[in-house]
Amino acid sequence: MAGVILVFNVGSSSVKFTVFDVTPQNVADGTTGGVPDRLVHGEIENHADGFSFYVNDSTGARCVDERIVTADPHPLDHLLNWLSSHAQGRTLLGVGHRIVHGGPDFSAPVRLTPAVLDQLEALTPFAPLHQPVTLAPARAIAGYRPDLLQIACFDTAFHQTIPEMARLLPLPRRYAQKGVRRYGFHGLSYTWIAQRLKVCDPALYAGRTIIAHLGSGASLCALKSGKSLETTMGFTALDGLMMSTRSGMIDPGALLYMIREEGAGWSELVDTLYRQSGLLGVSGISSDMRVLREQLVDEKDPAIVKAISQALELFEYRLIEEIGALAAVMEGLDGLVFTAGIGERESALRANVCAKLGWLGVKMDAEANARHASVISTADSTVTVRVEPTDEEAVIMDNVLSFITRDQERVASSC
Ligand SMILES: Nc1ncnc2c1ncn2[C@@H]1O[C@H](COP(=O)(O)OP(=O)(O)O)[C@@H](O)[C@H]1O
Ligand SMILES: CC(=O)OP(=O)(O)O
Ligand SMILES: [Mg+2]
Repeated sequence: MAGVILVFNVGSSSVKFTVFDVTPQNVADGTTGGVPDRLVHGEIENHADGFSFYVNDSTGARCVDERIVTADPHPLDHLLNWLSSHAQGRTLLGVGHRIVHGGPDFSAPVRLTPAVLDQLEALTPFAPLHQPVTLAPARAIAGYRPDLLQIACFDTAFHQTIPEMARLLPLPRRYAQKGVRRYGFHGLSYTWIAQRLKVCDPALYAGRTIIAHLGSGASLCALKSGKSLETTMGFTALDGLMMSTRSGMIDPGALLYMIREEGAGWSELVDTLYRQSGLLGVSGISSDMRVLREQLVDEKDPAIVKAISQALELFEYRLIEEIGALAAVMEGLDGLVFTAGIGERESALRANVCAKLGWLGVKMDAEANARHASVISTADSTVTVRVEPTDEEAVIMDNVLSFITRDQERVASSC
């Protein structure tokens, strides 16, 4: 059996996709062992006036770079058309999807049947920004290839091991019965990092390690003995750290103020908390840390300099606070791993955060940090600090491959 597996990693502001080349060897292994070759990897980024569409080929070279300005964007149709016109006769074996919320019922990857799609759509109130967009590619593909194997992999699933007590929100019990409790997110990224640690740093895998997933959405996971013990996101992906456009944890009294004093309704609150807050809200300039740092270099207006500086400092301050909290939950800290867009590339942020964690035993190697080395702590640091690229797509691909292998075994045993 040979063909391709298509993986969607849809986030709040981007659609990433990868086409993996599956060879008979991969399938015979049952798992990837390594990761199969990526034939193409691409991304759609949404903008206020349209979207951009990039594709890189198997060598990593950019082969498509389009900026589409439109008042009526259909980026998913654009992507699906592009994929079908570039299939080059290859067999599509299955499609894997990152689905943000599995709710109380889905704790492992599942085949996306029409009934499962409906069940997952019903979880939209738990993840209003993410659930519809992460389900959209699966719905579209099911529409024209209902027979095709489609697998949902959940961001919430990795956090099943968080103790029941810590999953409760201190609200009246009836809310927990309705599913209003803490779930945690970014689980596919944490799965990848945990798998990597098991191989490249088994002591951190088995010990007490905080993984900092810092992308557009950002969260921390307290990994103890290889399992999630706690995480900073909770009921929704709005909780915890300050993010690019999301507030993270705030005093709920601020919401009461917005409702009572400004007459804010549901959509206004969603817009404020998910899209207008975080780095964007505090700086008033941009949600992108690269843009903020660049502007700070040349900016002459003291008010803008102050707003940008405070946005960057508050982002770091919230991280330092939450790292302290998770270290307390684990009763100590052996490792700290930075990952995702900001975590992998922002050496200044890593340096500033680590400088405040000396009391936990963190000592940073400035030179290793500047070149984004795998280990960025000194040899005498009691906490090992690492930079590890995440790969949610590989985790999803592996799960699809397992379903394909199981289906093949079932067919073989029934012959
Ligand atoms: N070189 C860089 N320096 C700082 N931040 C970066 C850099 N490259 C990307 N980012 C940030 O990473 C974020 C995107 O990270 P990513 O993990 O791709 O997030 P998501 O999957 O949520 O879209 C953006 O907010 C962007 O500002
Ligand atoms: C769960 C979440 O915040 O996802 P993303 O970082 O892709 O927005
Ligand atoms: Mg992401």
